[in-house]
Amino acid sequence: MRELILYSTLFGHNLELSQLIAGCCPQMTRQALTEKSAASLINYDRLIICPCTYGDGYLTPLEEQFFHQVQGMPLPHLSYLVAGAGDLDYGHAAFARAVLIFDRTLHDQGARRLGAPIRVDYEETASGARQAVAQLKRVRKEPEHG
Ligand SMILES: Cc1cc2nc3c(=O)[nH]c(=O)nc-3n(C[C@H](O)[C@H](O)[C@H](O)COP(=O)(O)O)c2cc1C
Repeated sequence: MRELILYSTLFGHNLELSQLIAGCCPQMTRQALTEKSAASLINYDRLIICPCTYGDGYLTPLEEQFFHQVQGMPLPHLSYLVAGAGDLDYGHAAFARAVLIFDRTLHDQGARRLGAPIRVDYEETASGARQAVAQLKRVRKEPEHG
């Protein structure tokens, strides 16, 4: 199983979130989203993505680039979980919305959700990592099916 954690960050909270998850999942490769083209997702079976949200519920320009690449790719071989830190002060609709955007897009491309998208406040990255790791542990215990 080839497993990848991608993060996108300006202030470091989603970097931290990805590090905390990777700390519990040493078999996973961790990289910045900016270092990867979406085309490389073909080489992985499992993806954890930690995106950041800016500009009132939108993606950063680099996230947008990646997002548009993903939109053109069928990903039926991939399972995924999206977990990201935002800021609750931006209100319910905009809060960590990048998480929902990536979750929906990966699902629309045929990828398999490993769990509900995880959105946490930037002060709660440890809680987000715990939730993500618990979800990964749950799916690892499930029997493989086609
Ligand atoms: C200009 C600007 C716009 C932002 N817009 C949102 C937003 O719409 N929703 C949200 O949840 N957080 C928003 N944030 C907060 C960031 O998502 C939050 O600081 C998060 O920790 C950023 O991730 P990072 O630390 O990995 O860069 C915004 C921050 C800035 C500076």
